Amino acid sequence: MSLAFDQVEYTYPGTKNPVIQGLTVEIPIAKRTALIGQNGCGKTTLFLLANGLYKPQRGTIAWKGQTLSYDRRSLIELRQKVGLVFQNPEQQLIASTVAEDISYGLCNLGWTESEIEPAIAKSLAEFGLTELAHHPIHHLSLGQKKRVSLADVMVLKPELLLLDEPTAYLDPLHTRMLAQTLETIHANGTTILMATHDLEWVYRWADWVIVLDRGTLALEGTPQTVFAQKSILDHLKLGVPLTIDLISLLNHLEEQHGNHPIIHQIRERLHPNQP
Ligand SMILES: Nc1ncnc2c1ncn2[C@@H]1O[C@H](COP(=O)(O)OP(=O)(O)OP(=O)(O)O)[C@@H](O)[C@H]1O
Repeated sequence: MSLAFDQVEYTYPGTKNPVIQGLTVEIPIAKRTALIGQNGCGKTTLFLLANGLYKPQRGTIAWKGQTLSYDRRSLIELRQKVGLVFQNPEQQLIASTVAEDISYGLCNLGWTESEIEPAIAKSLAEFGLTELAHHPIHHLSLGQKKRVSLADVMVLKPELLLLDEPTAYLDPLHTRMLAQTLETIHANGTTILMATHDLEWVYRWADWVIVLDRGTLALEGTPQTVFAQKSILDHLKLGVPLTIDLISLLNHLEEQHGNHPIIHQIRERLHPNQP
């Protein structure tokens, strides 16, 4: 296991009710895990707990079996291993140019300039940002800012990447580009946990799904097993991906009319794991 929450409770200061309530869940190592749940169920809060920005009032969070410590040094180490990409890049980007922003985390880790420079050049190339290296951050499009946010985190080579709704506001082309980038990141050995409302993406991309409901674990499992729980997901007002409904319709058609070539063609288009 990479990260494990054990009976975690978190209440925002000045509020009465916990938004994370007795949450016990583990993020499986080396998988692509999707975190889903209604608006306000606690996904972002879970991420902020996961990389130590918030500290639970009850319960424990452990990274590779070791309970988190909240002193400055431990947090810097944790945030190198557990990288968080915020939903809104404005919360992430702090420097004035792209290259400076990517260098920020490495400076914090105490890298020297001669170590930082090649790492930045590599990162700029990997994320298609070389031409934008010296551009002011505030001139970038949202899609470009999201790419810089991801580069900021990936330059630290985290073992676990937390992505908070990374496809929000991306057009189809940039969503596909993100999917390819994430494939490379995952293939290079990084565990990914992504919060998203896009159930089609979850069905095609994830190999593990965690469903949160009002700060507690409602369901977890492979996309196939989780999305088979249609009545629970309907009750949680999440529903299931359209693809699942279409597949059951195709199964029904096949039973009645045999394996027609068009059914075969539609099945190919619906094939999972290819966002
Ligand atoms: N700083 C804060 N102070 C008080 N309450 C907060 C704060 N931030 C979030 N909350 C509340 O905590 C709950 C969980 O919010 P959170 O942002 O974690 O949910 P989420 O699942 O990420 O939502 P979404 O899908 O809309 O992004 C919500 O009820 C929210 O209003």
